Order: sequence, then structure tokens, then C-alpha cells
Amino acid sequence: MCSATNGGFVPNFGDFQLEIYFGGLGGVLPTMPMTYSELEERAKYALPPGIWSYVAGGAGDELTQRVNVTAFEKYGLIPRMLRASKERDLSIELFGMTLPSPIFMSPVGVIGLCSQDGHGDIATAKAAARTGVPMVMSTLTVDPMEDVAAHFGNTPGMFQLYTPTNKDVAQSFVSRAEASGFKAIVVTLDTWVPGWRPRDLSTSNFPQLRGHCLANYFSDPVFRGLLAKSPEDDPKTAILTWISMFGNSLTWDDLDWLRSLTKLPIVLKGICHPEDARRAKDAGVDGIYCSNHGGRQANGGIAAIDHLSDVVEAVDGLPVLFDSGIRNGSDIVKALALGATAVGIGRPYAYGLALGGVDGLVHVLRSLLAEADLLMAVDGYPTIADLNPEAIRRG
Ligand SMILES: Cc1cc2nc3c(=O)[nH]c(=O)nc-3n(C[C@H](O)[C@H](O)[C@H](O)COP(=O)(O)O)c2cc1C
Ligand SMILES: CC(C)CC(=O)C(=O)O
Repeated sequence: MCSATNGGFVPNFGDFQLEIYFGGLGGVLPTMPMTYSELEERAKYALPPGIWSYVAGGAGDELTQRVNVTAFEKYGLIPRMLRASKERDLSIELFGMTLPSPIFMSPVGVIGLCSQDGHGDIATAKAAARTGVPMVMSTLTVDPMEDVAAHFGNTPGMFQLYTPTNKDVAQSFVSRAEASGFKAIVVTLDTWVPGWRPRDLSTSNFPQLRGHCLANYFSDPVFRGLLAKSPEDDPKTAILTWISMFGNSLTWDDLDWLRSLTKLPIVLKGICHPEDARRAKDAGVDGIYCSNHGGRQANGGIAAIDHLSDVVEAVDGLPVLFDSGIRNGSDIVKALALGATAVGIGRPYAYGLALGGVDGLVHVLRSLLAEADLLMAVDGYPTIADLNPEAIRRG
């Protein structure tokens, strides 16, 4: 719940409070950037060049990555007057959980390498605990999922599955995620083969960075059982074994098998076509994740936000998570008005972590939420339920 009193707003998301006064921001770190462009600019110099180009880059000439961001300019919230509310409620319901805010941290496979201590997955989990903003933890982490989940506090986490072709390893990952307390399994469909990424091809980044993010494999008893020597004794063979099972080109026929792995809610990530969304709903999945992977996979496609309403309409009430191109609080509000149940933050939180560790990441999340909250206040939309298609127009 957030309240506005006498020129001061006091949003309270979970265990933190942020005071925003006219002319100054309390609770947000003054040394950290207040705009996305400054955040990106400063992160470029905070990260080692190879990691920077991996995170910042996308597929092809990065057209889709760019339009993911600029497409938000076409949409705008319609201001409503004489219904100002000093109390706002940004909470949402998702898979039976009440979350204090409508955002989550999208899975970012190299997040582990984005913090100075090299344990960015754990840092992200700590930021989740502090803000109530769930982390969707990638399969590709520096620390094993059990160690990451131990830092979630009371904030629920979700596990993103890159489905190994070896079904026993896949089952083991999902069982470990369940045992570690993750609340949903997010199956990424759009990355069974990495896209054409010129920045990484010219730096040989891909294998180098990925080799550092295989803790879930190297700690997995089933994966280890496939190796003649342990990953500690023979890392090269372990990495090659990972590569050999990474590219699982799942089909609709695999959904029953995926369903059989767990009782947790299953969410399919990378769905943009309404027909796919409808079919996934009919197949019994619990949520759709509309995303084009931040333009890192297929280049030349339209902006992810331009797919959102069609996907939402197609699944008629099933939760729809969205990401790709969210850069500020108004993007969050627009995505919610276009029907997203929850909105994923990608590159911005990686940059916050790179610049200021856990505090820097928390600053980014707080700033995004504060901006969204203020926009809802000014424009007269006090709750997430008020953000419906009637609230937004394409200009
Ligand atoms: C460096 C990086 C690594 C990523 N790794 C994963 C991953 O491991 N699994 C996954 O499903 N998506 C991954 N993504 C995609 C994000 O989950 C999300 O879809 C994307 O970042 C959204 O676009 P945006 O960052 O431009 O907002 C990654 C994105 C980035 C930037
Ligand atoms: C290609 C994957 C291994 C990692 C990923 O999802 C990404 O870099 O976008």
C-alpha cells in the first residue's frame, strides 16, 4: 500500500519504505542514476568489457532490441481527474501468492558475474528479500540453486528451466527447485539454440561466460553421474557435456512430460503468437510469459509490447507475465494496462547490481516502482485493477 500525504508519498513495498518529496527522493540512493540512460552509461564502465557487451548486446543489428524500447512511446495512459487517491495499492495476485508489487526480476544467466564479488545470483536473491520483488532464477548460475534460494527471505522465487535434452537431468533440476522452495517453473522456449549475436561472435564471449555459470549442472548428482571425472577434475569435458545437452528443441508433444515433472505452476516463456498462447492454455499450463528475450534471440521481429494485448486476449484470464524493453516506471504501468499480470525487469537490474551491488539493485527496483506509483497517483489509477485497456491509448 502507498499513501500520499501533504506533498510526501510513502510507498511501502514489502519490507521497505520509500519517501518521495517534491524536490527530492528519500530512500533512493543519491549516488545512483535516476534515469535509465545514465544507468546504462555508467554500467558500461563498471562492468568488464566482455560482460558488458554480452549483457548489452542482442541479435543481429539489434533492431528488435531497440524497438522493444521505443515501441512504448506509442502508448500512453489517459489521465483521469477528480479521483486522486492518497492510498494506492500496487499489490498483485500470482499463482495464489500475494506480491507487494507487480514486477519481478527476469532470468539473467550471467547475473552471477555482474557483481564485483562474482556471486550476483546470491546478491539478486538478497535484493528480492529486501524488496519483495521475486527473482526468476536462471538455470545458468554461478552458485547452485539451493544456495541462491537460501537468500530469498519471505519473497517467493521462480526457477527458469533451460530444459536439458537429458530428461533425467531435467527432472533432477525441477525436483531440486521444488525442494529448494521455488514457487513456479518458467520454461524458456525461445533459446534452444543461441541467436546470431555479433557482439559475442566477435569476442568469443559465449562459451567463456557460460562456462562460469554452470553451477546447477556441476552440483547436480545426475549430471555428475554422467561424467567419468568430476567437473572439478575435468572442467573441459563437463562443459562439453553441458553443451551437448543444452539445445532441447521442445515441441508441443513435450508439454505432458514437462507437466509430469512437477506440481508447481508451469509458465512458458517466449510466447508471442496468440495461437501459441491459446494452445498452451488448452494444454494446461498455468501461465504465459510474453517476451522476445530482450531482442537477444530473433532479430527483425516487432516489439514485444506490440504482441501483449493479443496474447492476453487469447488466454482469457490466464496469468500473463511480460518482459522485453521495460526501462522506466511508465513502461511498467503501460504493460499492466495492456493486460500483463506481472512485468519483468531485465537489463536494468543487471546494471544496478553492477554499479552498486545489492544496494544498487534495490535502488533500481525502488526507483522503477516509485516512478510507476507516482504515475498512477498523478493520472488517477490507484490500483493495478484500474489499469485496464480503457486506461491506455495508442497515439
Ligand atoms: C545478459 C542476459 C542473460 C539472459 N539470460 C537469460 C536466461 O538465462 N534465461 C532466460 O529465460 N532469459 C534470459 N535472458 C532474457 C531475460 O529474461 C529477458 O527476457 C530480457 O532481458 C528482457 O529484455 P530487456 O532486458 O531488454 O528488458 C537474459 C537476458 C540478458 C540481458
Ligand atoms: C543463450 C543462453 C545460454 C543465455 C541467455 O538466455 C541469454 O544470454 O540471453
